[in-house]
Amino acid sequence: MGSSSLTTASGGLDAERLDALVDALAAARARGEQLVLVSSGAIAAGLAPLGLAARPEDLAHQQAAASVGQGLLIARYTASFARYGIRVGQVLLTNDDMAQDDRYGNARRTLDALLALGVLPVVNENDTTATDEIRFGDNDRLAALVAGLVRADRLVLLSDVDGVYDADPRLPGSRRIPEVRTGRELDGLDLSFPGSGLGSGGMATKVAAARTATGAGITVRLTAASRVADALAGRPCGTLFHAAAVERGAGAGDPAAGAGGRVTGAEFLAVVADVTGRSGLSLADAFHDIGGTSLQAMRICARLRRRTGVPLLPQALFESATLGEFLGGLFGREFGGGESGGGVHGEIGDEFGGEHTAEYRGADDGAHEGGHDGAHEGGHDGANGLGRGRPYEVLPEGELRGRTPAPDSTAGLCGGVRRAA
Ligand SMILES: Nc1ncnc2c1ncn2[C@@H]1O[C@H](COP(=O)(O)OP(=O)(O)O)[C@@H](O)[C@H]1O
Ligand SMILES: N[C@@H](CCC(=O)OP(=O)(O)O)C(=O)O
Repeated sequence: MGSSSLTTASGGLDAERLDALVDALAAARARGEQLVLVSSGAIAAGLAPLGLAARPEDLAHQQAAASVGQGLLIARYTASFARYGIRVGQVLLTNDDMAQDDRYGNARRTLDALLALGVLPVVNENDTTATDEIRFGDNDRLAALVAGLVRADRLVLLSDVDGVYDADPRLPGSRRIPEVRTGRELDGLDLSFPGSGLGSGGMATKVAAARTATGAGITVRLTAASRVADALAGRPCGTLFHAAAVERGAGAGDPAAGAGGRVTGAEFLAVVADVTGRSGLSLADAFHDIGGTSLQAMRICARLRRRTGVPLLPQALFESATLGEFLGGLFGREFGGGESGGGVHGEIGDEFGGEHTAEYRGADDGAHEGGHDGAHEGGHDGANGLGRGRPYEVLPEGELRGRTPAPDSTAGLCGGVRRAA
């Protein structure tokens, strides 16, 4: 939820609009959805109480405003959700929480625990301590990363405009783009028209966030805050960004992919060796034990995705007991054993438009390699089964053989519960 949709024109929280958002979220909860709300508004909410006429330019005053405003924001959400008997929990994150593995795992466990307890987490950036260098800045990116963190089925981005437009949305004749299937569809589009001035990101950051999330297999609906009920109910509105398609076997992969979009165990090990600088690796090694970092995990996944077309979760490298187990997850149940592997098969569907064969993976392939965004962008292990390494036995000769998952091996997967961020 963007700042522009939560505040009045003169600054200060718009209680009516906040209540309307809460009404829609409560209705979705009543339908059985698990929800995480990522909400901006701390700085905007702090302006009026501090007598500031506009969003301050300098960081210190933004932080001061956020310090005052975040308390007001969470108090307002707490009161509003209490109308439905829903308890909220405040979660303030920094970039480091997303970039460092131990902190990432910690944040995930906290959110999982809150959800398991029936609490609705309300997430924002920890604005008062984040510096310019490490800030998420806009909450669209934070929302995409949180969607990956909680392994959401879908992400709804809310703003003051009903989707991406082909021209300045304030001008008559500009048209909403209802659906985006590939990143290329938005090439050349102007996303820089001025917004409300209350938010920080504008449309460009929302589209970037949509790319991050769809690259991780999460469907994104970008719409106006006033359409939140429609968006959560799966009714057409705004702009729908289809989740990245999963590779459908040889020939359907990235045109630039080698070996028909497949990767063998040896090739996979070569990528890991190249990225980590470690030699003599085997599929029985654990990524964590060889000293792998989240940045390296991100690079490995970006390379594998370019080759196979499969969006992968960097954290799955850490969560898999061995590199072989990770590779087994990559190839899913089609992995036939042996290092040459089989094709990657799978389908991603979503409740908005059924199943899709669209490819969106080109959107940010490689774009984030070496940057932060890709590090933890993944997070959809429920629908496509690719998020975590599936349990596979590693035979002495380095072959993989599938085995029946232990009863608890799906713990933490989304299962039948839908999650939206
Ligand atoms: N191509 C575009 N399509 C739709 N909106 C656009 C486009 N380019 C720029 N915008 C602007 O982006 C604004 C939304 O971003 P922002 O003001 O940061 O809001 P929020 O607080 O919701 O993040 C809209 O008000 C709109 O004017
Ligand atoms: N985290 C801060 C700033 C985030 C922000 O403005 O984001 P957005 O409204 O998405 O452009 C806040 O709550 O005010």
